[in-house]
Amino acid sequence: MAQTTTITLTGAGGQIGYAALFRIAAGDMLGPDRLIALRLLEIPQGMRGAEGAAMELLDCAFPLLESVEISDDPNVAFDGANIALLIGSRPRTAGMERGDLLAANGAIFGPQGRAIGEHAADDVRVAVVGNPANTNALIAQQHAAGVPAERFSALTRLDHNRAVGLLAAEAGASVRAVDGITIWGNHSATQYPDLSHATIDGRPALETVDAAWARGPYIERVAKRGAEIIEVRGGSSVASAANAAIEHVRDWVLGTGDRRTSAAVVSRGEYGVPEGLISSFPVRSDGDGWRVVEGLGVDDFSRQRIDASVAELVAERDAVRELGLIP
Ligand SMILES: NC(=O)C1=CN([C@@H]2O[C@H](COP(=O)(O)OP(=O)(O)OC[C@H]3O[C@@H](n4cnc5c(N)ncnc54)[C@H](O)[C@@H]3O)[C@@H](O)[C@H]2O)C=CC1
Ligand SMILES: O=C([O-])CC(=O)C(=O)O
Repeated sequence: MAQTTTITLTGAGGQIGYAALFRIAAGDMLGPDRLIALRLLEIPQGMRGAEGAAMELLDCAFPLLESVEISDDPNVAFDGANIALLIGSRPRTAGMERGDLLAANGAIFGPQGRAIGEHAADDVRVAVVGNPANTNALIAQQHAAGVPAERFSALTRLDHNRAVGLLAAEAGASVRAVDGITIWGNHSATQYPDLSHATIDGRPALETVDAAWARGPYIERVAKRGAEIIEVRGGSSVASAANAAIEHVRDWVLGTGDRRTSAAVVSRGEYGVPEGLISSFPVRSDGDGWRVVEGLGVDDFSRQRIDASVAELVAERDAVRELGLIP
């Protein structure tokens, strides 16, 4: 009998939730051998959307899907969760100051973190998608008493995938040929997509593409791709974000093999990033957890870019600390 994995997904009535749920239930995230129990968390206004998605999931008759439960209570939704995908968050609206946004999200991710600490399974792993993802993950992690910090991560896989796709397009290469890209820092416009150690078909990427492009327009394009999509589509990235969340969890649970990817994980001081911050690093997973790839050379240019994004994370952490959202 295959084992059942309980997956709690928040924001299930929203766009990314809708794009992710059907692929998760089809086995794209955990493979063809694991049965899935879905727990959908929404706020009261989002319940109808989540109910509709649950009805359509039933209508798909996915063989791997054991059950779907919907709740607006985090204590119920995270009960027994092995994997928690925190997608629902409070988006920034017109006239909202940064402090207002952080406070509104603190009111979501604090209680959710606490509920995870109290009710989730012993092996729970948490991936935060909702923005500002790194700091929301930090808030949740700080409230999840008893859950090891390394079980929390935030998504920079969409940035990573964007960086791979845009490099491959520039080089006229297949995305399969690209390896060794790193996204450093925050999932924001300060992030640093780093090609210093990237390869295309095993050759240094910087021998194929122009170094001035790699350290100028490319960084801007990757870091501002979310805004570019909003401008062109008239709405923020949805399918690519859902895909990235699925790939992030799949690699975390099933392992990356030798390939590297990027994820925001709790720093243990690697590459000079202050301990405890949830910052994006080059990572691999052996299936048990993310491992930061250490020992990569960091030149002056990279150092400055990493430090600038990490400084933004420090400022966000200090702001939520001042608001009393974390100790
Ligand atoms: N990290 C990343 O790479 C990316 C992150 N995002 C972020 O993902 C988040 C979701 O995006 P969309 O699905 O497009 O937004 P959406 O607005 O379509 O859906 C969000 C859903 O979350 C629900 N929600 C709000 N507060 C909640 C709570 N406390 N508990 C449970 N559910 C709650 C809302 O009712 C809504 O149904 C946003 O914060 C967005 O900025 C989007 C793209 C990429
Ligand atoms: O930019 C946004 O609003 C959504 C997002 O996080 C992204 O697309 O990377």
